[in-house]
Amino acid sequence: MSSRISLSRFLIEEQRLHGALPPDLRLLIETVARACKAIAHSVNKGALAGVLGDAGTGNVQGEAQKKLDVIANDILLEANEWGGNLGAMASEEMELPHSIPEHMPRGRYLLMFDPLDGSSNIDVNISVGTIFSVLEAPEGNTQPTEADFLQAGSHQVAAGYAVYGPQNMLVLTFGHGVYGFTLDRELGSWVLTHRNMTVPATTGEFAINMSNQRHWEAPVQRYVGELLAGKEGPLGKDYNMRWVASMVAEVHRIITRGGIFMYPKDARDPAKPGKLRLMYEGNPMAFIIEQAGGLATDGHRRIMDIVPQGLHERVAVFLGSKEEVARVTGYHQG
Ligand SMILES: O=P(O)(O)OC[C@H]1O[C@](O)(COP(=O)(O)O)[C@@H](O)[C@@H]1O
Ligand SMILES: [Mg+2]
Ligand SMILES: [Mg+2]
Repeated sequence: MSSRISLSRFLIEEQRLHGALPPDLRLLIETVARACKAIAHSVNKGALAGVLGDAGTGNVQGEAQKKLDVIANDILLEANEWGGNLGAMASEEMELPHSIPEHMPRGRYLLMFDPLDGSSNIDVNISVGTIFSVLEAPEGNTQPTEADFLQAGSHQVAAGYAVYGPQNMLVLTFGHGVYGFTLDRELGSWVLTHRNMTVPATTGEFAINMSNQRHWEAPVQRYVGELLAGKEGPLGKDYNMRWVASMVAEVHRIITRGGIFMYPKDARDPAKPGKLRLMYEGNPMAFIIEQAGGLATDGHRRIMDIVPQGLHERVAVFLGSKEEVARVTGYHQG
């Protein structure tokens, strides 16, 4: 038992090893991790707690909210409001940033989250998760505005996701590798179980929603066509396909055994550059995947180099094993 490393101990050791993890960031991560534990508890209870089904409301993106989208959002807001390390939070479920009220302690960080990712899967008992990203407000401003959030992903000081599945796991990066923690449900603590998680450079597995094939652009048609051609095609090997429709579950699979995940821009709504949101889906996952040795692009650029124009901006996503992401990105260059 004593050789077990809890999240708290890991964070203190990180702080000592890499001065880059300041105490207020450590406390912020502990607060987010506590919130994820509470969300895991609600997700795991399911019908027993009456949390399945639709909330009967919509979010800023025009998507129907599940009860658990709202519950997870509230848990994250409430936990972090009192944490004392934040200036503001932004969420998939809220149009505008949520500032920390004046009477509460404030800090210099900005927290963005997708409180429940893959929420269409919740009622059918398939893995869902929480994704988060942490930025520092410019000049440590503790009364930040929406404009202060609009920083490229390369400025992230931390990112992570929790996946609520057969095991509840928390995966984190601060820019010094990727670490995975498993929730010990009896003890109620996150325990370090995966050190230096890495994405293999090559893969035989891809993930894309094939039902959108007729809407894809030519480079994606070409690439997926080659994957499907298998051994007889130009890539000379067979590929397997997976599509969970929970980005957290796909990224977790990729970080565990490799693969490429794609949610490209398509012709369904030409005004949108993709389905996934840059600030609380694309950027944190790109940071994690890069730290694990993989690549993440929008087909043209490194995702983390994109300077956002809006809080809920969308982005095309190609991420995972280096060789495959480089190949499909190359096909976009002509
Ligand atoms: O249903 P589709 O079009 O395949 O989209 C699935 C994608 O949408 C998402 O569910 C979007 O996330 P939310 O559930 O947070 O809106 C991703 O997790 C997933 O990769
Ligand atoms: Mg999501
Ligand atoms: Mg969501």
